[in-house]
Amino acid sequence: MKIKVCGMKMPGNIKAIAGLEPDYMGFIFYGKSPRYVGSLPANELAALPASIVKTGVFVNEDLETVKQLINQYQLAAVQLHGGESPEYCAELREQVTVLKAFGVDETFDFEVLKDYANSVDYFLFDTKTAAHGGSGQVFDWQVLDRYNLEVPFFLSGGLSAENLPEVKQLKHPAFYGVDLNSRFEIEPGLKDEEKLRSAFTLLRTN
Ligand SMILES: O=C(O)c1ccccc1N[C@@H]1O[C@H](COP(=O)(O)O)[C@@H](O)[C@H]1O
Repeated sequence: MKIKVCGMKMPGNIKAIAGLEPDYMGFIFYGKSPRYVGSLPANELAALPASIVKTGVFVNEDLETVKQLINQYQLAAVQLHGGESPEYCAELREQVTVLKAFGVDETFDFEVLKDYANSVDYFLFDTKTAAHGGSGQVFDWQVLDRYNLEVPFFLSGGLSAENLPEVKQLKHPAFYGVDLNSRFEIEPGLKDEEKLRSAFTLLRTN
């Protein structure tokens, strides 16, 4: 199972968490988030091992701004948490890996994903809330039984040390990875290295 750690913004913490060898690391370029990268120097990302997929998280951002930030921070992937269209995703996919996030609740219509199937690399299923992400809230994972496309997905939304053992038991042919965020923090944007180390051990042990 792939592991993504999201919402990194502090140089020393970025280096420490990179030492755990996550598969993906997320940086939030959404000004309203408490995890917004702000003026993080691009060389902090350049110093990361090539094995870590540097992922920019955006919410309804202007396409040209996203492209400029991809170049500035040498991002290898984008994670889109707004109402971005399939065409918008397809255009970015010419340049980087695309994760399209959807807020899910028990009424979520998985049919809407069909229009995106050829325009994204991964879906990311987060909990539907009034905000765009980072809520720390879990949705009922049973609804994933209704997902039957082949596009692999990340699970996110309130994943924590407490519920990861249950996550590990989830069986779905398209389940690709987990996204660990607010439930592994000391404060917004500062990840708890020891908590994450334990989570990595749990997820990477058969
Ligand atoms: O973390 C944020 O502040 C954030 C803001 C805007 C869009 C996405 C954001 N983070 C993503 O939200 C999900 C769920 O996070 P959590 O585990 O519930 O805290 C996750 O995919 C983050 O990458």
